[in-house]
Formats: sequence, structure tokens, C-alpha cells
Amino acid sequence: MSAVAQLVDTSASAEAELTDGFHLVIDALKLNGIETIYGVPGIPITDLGRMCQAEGIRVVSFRHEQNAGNAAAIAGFLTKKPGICLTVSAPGFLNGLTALANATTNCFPMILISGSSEREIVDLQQGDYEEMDQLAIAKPLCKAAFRVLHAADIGIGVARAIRAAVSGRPGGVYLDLPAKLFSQVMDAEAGAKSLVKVIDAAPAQIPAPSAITRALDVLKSAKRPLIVLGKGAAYAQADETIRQFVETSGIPYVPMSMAKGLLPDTHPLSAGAARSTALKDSDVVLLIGARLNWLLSHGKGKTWGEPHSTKFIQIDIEPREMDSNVEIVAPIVGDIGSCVQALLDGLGKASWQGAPSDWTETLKSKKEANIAKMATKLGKNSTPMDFHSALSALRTVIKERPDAILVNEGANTLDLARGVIDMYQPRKRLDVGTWGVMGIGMGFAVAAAIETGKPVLAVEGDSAFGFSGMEVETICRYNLPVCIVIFNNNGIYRGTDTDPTGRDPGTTVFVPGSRYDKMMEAFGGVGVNVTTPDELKRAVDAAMDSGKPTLINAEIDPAAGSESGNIGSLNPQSVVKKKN
Ligand SMILES: CC(C)(COP(=O)(O)OP(=O)(O)OC[C@H]1O[C@@H](n2cnc3c(N)ncnc32)[C@H](O)[C@@H]1OP(=O)(O)O)[C@@H](O)C(=O)NCCC(=O)NCCSC(=O)C(=O)O
Repeated sequence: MSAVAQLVDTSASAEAELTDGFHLVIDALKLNGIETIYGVPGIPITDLGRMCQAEGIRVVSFRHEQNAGNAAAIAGFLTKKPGICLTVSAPGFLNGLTALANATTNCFPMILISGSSEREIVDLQQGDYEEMDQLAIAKPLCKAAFRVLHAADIGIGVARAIRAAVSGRPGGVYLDLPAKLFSQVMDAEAGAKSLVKVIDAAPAQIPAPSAITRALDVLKSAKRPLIVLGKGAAYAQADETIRQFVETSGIPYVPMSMAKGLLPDTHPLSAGAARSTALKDSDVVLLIGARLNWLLSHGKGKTWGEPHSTKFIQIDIEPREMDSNVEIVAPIVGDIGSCVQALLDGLGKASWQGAPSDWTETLKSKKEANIAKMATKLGKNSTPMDFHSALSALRTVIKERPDAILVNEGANTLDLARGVIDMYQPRKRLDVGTWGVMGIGMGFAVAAAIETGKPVLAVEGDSAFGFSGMEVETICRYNLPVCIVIFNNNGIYRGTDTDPTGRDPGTTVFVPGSRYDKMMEAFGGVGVNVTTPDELKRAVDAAMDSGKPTLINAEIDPAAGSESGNIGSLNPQSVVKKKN
């Protein structure tokens, strides 16, 4: 159904078919296959949301823009289409901006559409309602930013935003729509003609044959080759090509957190459980959609076994990624599917012998030793629960339900879940990503349920949950199959810190014995409090079977947990002792 408005043009005394900014925005989004919008209603976009809904676009209204933005961002990751977040001006826009910046950092395609105040007043700084130069503020925090001033340009504006979000390296895009634009009227036929359907928004980028030959030559020279799969590889949806390349080459691989499950973590070539050894001792590393940022120790130092030098081959769609931290001896610029396919085609021609068996055996025995060590911790069944005993229950849940989506954030809750919970399918693990940001939980959970229709298990530290916790109301309102498990140890890292002066609670502790499950009950969802791994497993199974919104408060020993999980070394500590 067309969103053309039937209005009467009194000046022409004849009835003319007209459209306006509202309808043109909706038509432009629909023309480009946008089916869902995440947002928070308010001035000046309240009617836009209502009208989108009336026109068949699903509009998911949140309680805070940051969560709506995170939902849009992860929708982009899961679907390769830009996730749309709709916010009001100034404060709403700023609330959404954190998610936009995070999406850009993580290379998730997303468009933040914000209403804004009148240009004439903003530019003269005359104090309009929610006055702010949003375009200027958004620009440095996203991949591209556009403002549309005339209804006739809405089609082009939306098209530019879509193409910018998904082409090349994906990222966040800001689209500024001033309030006045929505009520601008134009001839409906001319309006329809002004719309643009984006053709081939993310075209394949084929790598140069010479880059493939160079990379294969380097790989052939390797004695201890390794593949690192990043979330870019998961985003690419080239799952079968990547699996074939790994298996044909016989090269062990380490998945980054959100690449877990691209091949099952139980795959014989997975070296995830021998991560340190694999990174330290490898001599040639093929990075597929993984950047040499802090999560990979910038490609240097002890992690990479310096002084021995590692040779890096890197596949990335962004040429400037190459040599960003260390020399890349064989850069392959292109989209991941095309690049890995070209490497796979080249393997046969390169008379590939497979990875040397002494290397694969070394990793295998290290992996087996680590798995055995972990099995001891998982089997402890301690009371009160520690992280491992609680996670062992959730590990079984995902093993039994491999198509469920795992959302995960926290410090210890994140770090330990990453190792303990094996993933079996691509794009099933969604977490804090490149920034290690807290607050993605409920936004990711909502979008994962909506975009995939699969059950979602959100494993949350009690602190992490607090950043988006109000969205349990959203989860109940839309009746989503989301089961939230809160690892409640009464604080950030742990719940035992104190104020040395005795005046206040310690800076990292929360109300002891909080019952987060009661929050869920307040909105009609199911709330459960559990104290043992068996109770936890039963409660999660019941939630997954029923599909009812559920929050399980899992009581964890307040003394369990360590500072900053396993990235505590990044936390500066004062060396100055204060004299009394
Ligand atoms: C930087 C990292 C990529 C690297 O961590 P590492 O500790 O080196 O690796 P992993 O966590 O993958 O693995 C830890 C160890 O477990 C082993 N391992 C992994 N999987 C398994 C299984 N299945 N079985 C047995 N052992 C396993 C792995 O080989 C390592 O052992 P060895 O091989 O023997 O070493 C990761 O820590 C990470 O993604 N961190 C992000 C953290 C984050 O963003 N936190 C939020 C911050 S906010 C916050 O908390 C704050 O502000 O404070």
C-alpha cells in the first residue's frame, strides 16, 4: 500500500495527489527493504513512528535510546542490512550516539535517524526546543552523516545513508531530519520519482590475483600456520567457504569472541582452547576479518612470542587496515567471501601440503590439557555457586539448543562464559565487541529475538545488566522469547569491597542479595531465583521451552570474581602510598 497522502490543494481548486516528508521517509525505507525500526518516540518523530507502524514497518519502542541503538546495530550485524534507530532531537540523539559510535567501531551497519530542531534557529543559536547542531556532533563518531532539508531530497538522503552503512567496511551512519521536513508537501508523483532503490548496496570486492598468490606463497613457507577468525568473518556470511578453506588447508584456527561458532568450537581444528600457545608459537598468521587491535595485543609483544617474528597475512575490505599495527606481509583487500574463495581456489594450484603435523599435534595436546583443567572446575558444583559451576549449566543448555542466541556481557561473566560455553553455529554469540562496552545486553537481546525468531539466552553480570535493565519491560511488552540470567555476586567484579572510611558502600558493590527476578515479575514476565546449577538449568530449560520472557537471578558467591576479569592488566593502579 502506498503511503501517499490524499490532500486537497485549495489554491488550484482541483484535487491534487500530494505527499509529505513523513510519507516520503516511510516510502524510501520500505522501497529499500527496511522492515523494522528500533527507537524511542517523542518530538518531532512521534507521528513518524505511528505512521511507520500503520504502513507495515515494525516499530519496536524502547525505554532508552542507547538500547534502541544497540538493537539496531546488532540487527545490522545479523542481517547485513542497516539496522535503523529512530530518536528525538538533542538528548535522545545523544543517547543514541553511544550506540552509533559503538556500531562504527565494531563495523556494524546502522543508521541513526534523529529528528532535529530548525536550522534557521539552531544556526543563529536562538534557543530552539532541544537546539543542537546534531550533524556536526555526529560526524566524527560515525562513518558518514547527512542532513536532508527538502522533501524532494529524502529519497537520495536515505539511499546515501544505506549505501554508506553497508558498502566497504560497514559502520554507523547519521541521518538528520529537521522537524520542518516532515510536514513539507510535494506532488506525489514527483515524490515517488524522487525515491531511490539502492542497487547492489555492498558490491563484491574481488581481490587482486597477485595478492592471493603472494599470500599463498607466504602460507606455504609456514611451519606453524594459524588462522584467526574475527567477527568480520562472521558478518560476511561466507560460512561454507570459510569452513571449506579451514578444512582443506588443515590450518588450526582461533576464533575471536563473536566468531565463535563460525565453525563449531568442538571442531578438531579449533585451537580456541590453546589460544595463548597458538598465538605465541605460530609463525604465519592469516587474519580473516580480525583486526590487530588490543584484543590481539596489536600483533606484537609477548602474546606473539617476540623476539621471534610472526608474519601476518590479512584479509580486510578496508585497505587502510593494513600495516595499522605491524607490517602485513601479504595484504588481501576485498570482501571476505571473495578473498577466502580465491585462497581456496589457489590452494590446489599451490600444491598445498597441509599444516605440519608436529604443529597441529602441539596445539592438540595443549588444547586437551586446557579442556581437562576446565572440566575439573566445571564439575565442582560448589555452593554458593561460583562462575564456573553456574556456567557449566548454561554450557549444557547451549549444547542442547545450538540454535539459541547467546548474548553476553560483564567482566568475569563475559570472560569465563567465552571460554566455558562452546558455540556451534555462526553468529549465535553476541557480546561487548571491540570496545568491551557494558550496556549492550537488552538491546542485543531484543533485536536478536526479533530479527532471527530464535530463543535468546542473555548471560549478564549484575553490573552490566544495570545499564539496560529497564528494557525488561520492552521484552515483556513485545512478549519476546528472551531468558536473562543475571550472575548476581552483589557487585562489579565481586561484592565484597568496602569504603575504607566506613561512610559509604564500597565503590564497586551493590545492594546485597538484590532480587532482579522481581523486576521481571513487575511487568508480567517470569522471575526465578536460583542458588544451584541444577535449579539454574531447570529454570533456563523452562524459559526456553515456554518462550516466555524470563529473568533468572542466579546467586553467585560475592567473593567470586576477579578485578576486570582477565583484562585486569589494563587497569592502572596507583603506586603512590599516601602519607597519613
Ligand atoms: C583479550 C582476549 C581476546 C584474550 O583473552 P585470553 O584470556 O587470552 O583468551 P580467552 O579468554 O579466549 O581464553 C582464556 C584461556 O582459556 C582457554 N580456553 C578457551 N576456551 C576454552 C575451552 N573451551 N576449554 C578450555 N580452555 C579454554 C584459552 O586457551 C586460554 O588459556 P591459555 O591458552 O592457556 O592462555 C579476551 O580476554 C577478550 O575478548 N577480552 C574482552 C574482555 C572485555 O571486553 N571485557 C569487558 C571489559 S569491561 C570491564 O570489565 C571493566 O571495565 O572493568
